[in-house]
Amino acid sequence: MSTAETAIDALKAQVCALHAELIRWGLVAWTSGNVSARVPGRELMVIKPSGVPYEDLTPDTMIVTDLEGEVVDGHHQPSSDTAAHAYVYRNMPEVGGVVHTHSPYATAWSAAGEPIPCAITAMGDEFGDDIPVGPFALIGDHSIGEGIVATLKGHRSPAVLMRGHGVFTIGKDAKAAVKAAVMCEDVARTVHLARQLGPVPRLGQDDIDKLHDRYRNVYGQQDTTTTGAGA
Ligand SMILES: O=C(CO)[C@@H](O)[C@@H](O)COP(=O)(O)O
Repeated sequence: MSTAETAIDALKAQVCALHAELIRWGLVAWTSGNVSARVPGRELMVIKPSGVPYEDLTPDTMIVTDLEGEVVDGHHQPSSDTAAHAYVYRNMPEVGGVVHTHSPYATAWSAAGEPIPCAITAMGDEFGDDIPVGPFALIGDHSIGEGIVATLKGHRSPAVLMRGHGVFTIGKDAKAAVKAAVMCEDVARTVHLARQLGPVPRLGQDDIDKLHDRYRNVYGQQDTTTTGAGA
């Protein structure tokens, strides 16, 4: 087996395993979420098959596509969001992983079409800003990807609430994108609960900037293989 094939096999195993994290953190119902990873140095990505129950996913069921979303290797139909993920990889070269969920609290904010205000330190840390709302787009082609890129390019947040749909997150790799999806749901829930108690003020911009900088540059072990920091 070539080095490139070995690398793709490792990514298939990782992307497959990360779907279990979506279940573990309560981010998905039935088959309603997907994870992908860019194949470093290649115009390829690995993504899950469409509509296959998570318990039936194995590394061998993962699909390899090019960055136009055309299948290169795999025996199943790729995820319905393949074109959206591919669009993100084409237009955001720094992104190595993309995740989509319908996690309930964050999706409720997306249905309301309201950004989640940066009201708690955990949001300053991970998102460095409000979590923005992206445009409504139908599922199936690259339209969702266009909305993700238009909203997140130049934004600190690795998460976007696609209006009337759900959450898309990006990261330097697939694990970082899953982490952003976990944190997005956590803060969506907390800020929602806070709103039941009354108005929720946004943190001051200067404090948000300091929190975000500390989280990226000081927090944890500063070894991104072991720390949770960094997108
Ligand atoms: O958002 C949707 C449907 O609303 C899809 O992304 C979701 O059901 C997952 O679809 P796939 O199983 O990845 O094709």
